[in-house]
Amino acid sequence: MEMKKNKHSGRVIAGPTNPMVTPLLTDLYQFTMAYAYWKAGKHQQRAVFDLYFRKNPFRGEYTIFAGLEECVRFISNYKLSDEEIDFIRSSLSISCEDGFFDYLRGIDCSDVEVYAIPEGSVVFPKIPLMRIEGPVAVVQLLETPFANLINYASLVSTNAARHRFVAGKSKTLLEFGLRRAQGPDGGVGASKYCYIGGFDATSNVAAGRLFGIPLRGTHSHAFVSSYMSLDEIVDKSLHREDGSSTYEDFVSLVQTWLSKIQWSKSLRGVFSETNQSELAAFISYALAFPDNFLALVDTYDVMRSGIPNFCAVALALNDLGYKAVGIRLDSGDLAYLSCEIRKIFCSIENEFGLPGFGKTSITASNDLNEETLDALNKQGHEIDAYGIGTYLVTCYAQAALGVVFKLVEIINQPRIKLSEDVSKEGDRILCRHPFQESKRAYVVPQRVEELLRCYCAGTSDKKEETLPPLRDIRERCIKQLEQMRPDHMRRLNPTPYKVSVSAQLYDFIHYLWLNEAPVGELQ
Ligand SMILES: Nc1ncnc2c1ncn2[C@@H]1O[C@H](COP(=O)(O)OP(=O)(O)OP(=O)(O)O)[C@@H](O)[C@H]1O
Ligand SMILES: O=P(O)(O)OC[C@H]1O[C@H](OP(=O)(O)OP(=O)(O)O)[C@H](O)[C@@H]1O
Ligand SMILES: O=C(O)c1cccnc1
Ligand SMILES: [Mg+2]
Repeated sequence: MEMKKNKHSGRVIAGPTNPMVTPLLTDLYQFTMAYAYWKAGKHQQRAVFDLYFRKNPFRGEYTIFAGLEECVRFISNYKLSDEEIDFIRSSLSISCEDGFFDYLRGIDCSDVEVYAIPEGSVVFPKIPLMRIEGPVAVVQLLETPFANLINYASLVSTNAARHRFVAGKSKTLLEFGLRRAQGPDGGVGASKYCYIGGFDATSNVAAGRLFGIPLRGTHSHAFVSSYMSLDEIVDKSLHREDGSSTYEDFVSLVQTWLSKIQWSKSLRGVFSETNQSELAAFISYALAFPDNFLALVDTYDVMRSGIPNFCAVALALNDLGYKAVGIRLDSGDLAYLSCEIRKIFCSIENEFGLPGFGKTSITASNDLNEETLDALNKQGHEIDAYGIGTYLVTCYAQAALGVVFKLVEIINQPRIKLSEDVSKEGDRILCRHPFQESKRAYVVPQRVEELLRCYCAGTSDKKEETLPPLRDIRERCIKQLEQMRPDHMRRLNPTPYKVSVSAQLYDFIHYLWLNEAPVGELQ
């Protein structure tokens, strides 16, 4: 990965995760405007752009801000290669002068300042998430890549946070979306940003490698259906967990347990004969991963086959000192089945004296989304973990967050500087609705926090924030969500979250507004 040392701060920042993120990952009109600025001698004018969105996604009242690190990595390593410049030349008008391409060659964003709200923060519409200052032609080139890097990242983090809110704090959330994601970047991005939004782990191995996200997984129906009989298991031996000896015929041990539970109080009458190919698959998996045995139980019949087969293998593993992890359900009525399964696990705990067996983990998957999680909660269920793919990573409920990047100032005019509204804890300030004159209230702030922090100092002498590790970003997101009032978080008709402006800012916005709005003439 390419890395460049920042001229001013001396920081070394890696390039973007996705090598497709280059200066060409922008819209053509950014280059045509850059040329026009250059031709007019205006390209070096200092400009300020704000990046924000207009409306919370998913009919919600909050959004998680994500994607900042990738923006910083992008501009810290910004450099157009000769080949890229040749391509731009061939894409613009033949009349474009050579001097412009020399100018492009020199652009490295070292004179661009980036101020942003920390990644993983809870944010709201119309507030600047990022403020980018620099030569107008350069910052203009950053509009499309920045919007692109923030849009999906924030959308999918928010989606993950919403799934977490419905599932509840105590549940394990696994992101299983890679196969359904919008291409490789969608898949890797989803894993990273769902982790920020509060998921616990991903099945995506590349994301585990790139970002250190915990990897988790079970096995598929294909693994179960690939087995045809117990005869396929050749090496039946399994060493005891404590390493003391090897048990020679684990298959017979499982079969003995299967007949015991067939006549047990817990399972009597539930099944007569289980599917033997499924049993072979479970045994085989247990022999491969005796200390991490988790079985997918719905390939044939959950209650008549999958569960008794799982219990027999788990009891046999227990004899050798291992603790089975649990089961996964991938079809049927997940609420009902999970409750029936829990009852069986609890009866086996009591009947066979296996402390803790009643708590064996139940994972559910199959087209889950916020609504189904909510329905499961309402019905009552015994699920400990959810594996969620399609609806989560494709952001099925809303395709995009309308991130925009707008010029707010050029050569110091006009200037909207939220961060200069300094106030102190305990100072009484007048808060106003940004547009409705009559809506206002006095507030005594309990905590004052500068929202926009400096991530790239450009040529200024500001101190740059360090880029926090992914775990810290996730932690920030979880903490901030915990501070939200539950009525702002609920799925149906959440209470609007009010963002007010100070009295000074209110006056300033309205002054600017009146200055720009043309005065009509009555005929
Ligand atoms: N108790 C429940 N309440 C509400 N929705 C549920 C409940 N249990 C499962 N679901 C959801 O209902 C849908 C069931 O879909 P579908 O009928 O396609 O699955 P299935 O027939 O059980 O399994 P398969 O994937 O094998 O077809 C899934 O989206 C699942 O998440
Ligand atoms: O349902 P999702 O939220 O997308 O979660 C991922 C799904 O992917 C796997 O099966 P896949 O859908 O590939 O096959 P299946 O539906 O036939 O089990 C897995 O068993 C889940 O059901
Ligand atoms: O590990 C799993 O169970 C898994 C992974 C991806 C998709 N579906 C399931
Ligand atoms: Mg499916």
